[in-house]
Amino acid sequence: MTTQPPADTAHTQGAALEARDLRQTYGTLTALSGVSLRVMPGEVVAVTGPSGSGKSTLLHLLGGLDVPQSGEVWWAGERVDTLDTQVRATRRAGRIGLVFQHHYLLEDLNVLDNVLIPSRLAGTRDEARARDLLARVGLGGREDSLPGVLSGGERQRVAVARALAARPAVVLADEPTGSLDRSNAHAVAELLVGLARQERAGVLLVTHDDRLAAFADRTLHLLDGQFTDSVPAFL
Ligand SMILES: Nc1ncnc2c1ncn2[C@@H]1O[C@H](COP(=O)(O)OP(=O)(O)OP(=O)(O)O)[C@@H](O)[C@H]1O
Repeated sequence: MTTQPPADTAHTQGAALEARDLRQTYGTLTALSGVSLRVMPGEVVAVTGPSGSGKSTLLHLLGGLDVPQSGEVWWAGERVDTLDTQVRATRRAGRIGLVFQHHYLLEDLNVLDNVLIPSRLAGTRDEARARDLLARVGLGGREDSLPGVLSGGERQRVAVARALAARPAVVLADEPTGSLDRSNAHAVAELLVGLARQERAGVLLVTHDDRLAAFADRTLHLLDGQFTDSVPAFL
């Protein structure tokens, strides 16, 4: 069972990401029932669970792509589930990095411009940082390439650089290595986790893959919309 925070306390000081008592239903189906978690700066947390346990629903709520029926989502000390959709989108660009199984690079923008997308949306465009991140993921010199000429592993490394470009508080990663072969998966996981730790960004990894979860500082297990862990879900 999930340990719930007291209802009347403020959010956790310094948390990169915090969710409190999230509930989400679709018709009569309860997808999440009372999920709380927090991720501190530089901390890597994995969420695992069987198909249908609520992982995607949770990630959508944590990323502010959906709002919960009840409960709270906080990014770097600001409650965001109550914000207007447009305001939340701008906040997301600056505070949340997203990495998915598919890279979602824009095919007609070069690598550098893809990496610059979040910081442009957040109003903090920083080309030197984008170039630095590309060098750190091993793609220095490929700034002008179009995504179509890159390998699958290279494209996912661009996605990692893009996720960190706007100096987010937290990176949400949904099966970020799911489309890669074993050695590329290991390399991308190492880069994502290593860079995030260097940058003091939190990471929340959703995965079926125990090899990826092994990169995390701790793992939370979702089952039928609840964490099975008795304490670590919140404390
Ligand atoms: N938009 C929706 N409308 C109706 N039911 C939904 C919707 N989204 C999710 N569900 C249901 O909510 C439950 C949790 O789904 P969710 O996609 O969060 O699980 P998951 O753990 O991510 O699964 P998977 O690993 O297969 O992607 C499932 O029973 C699913 O069918």
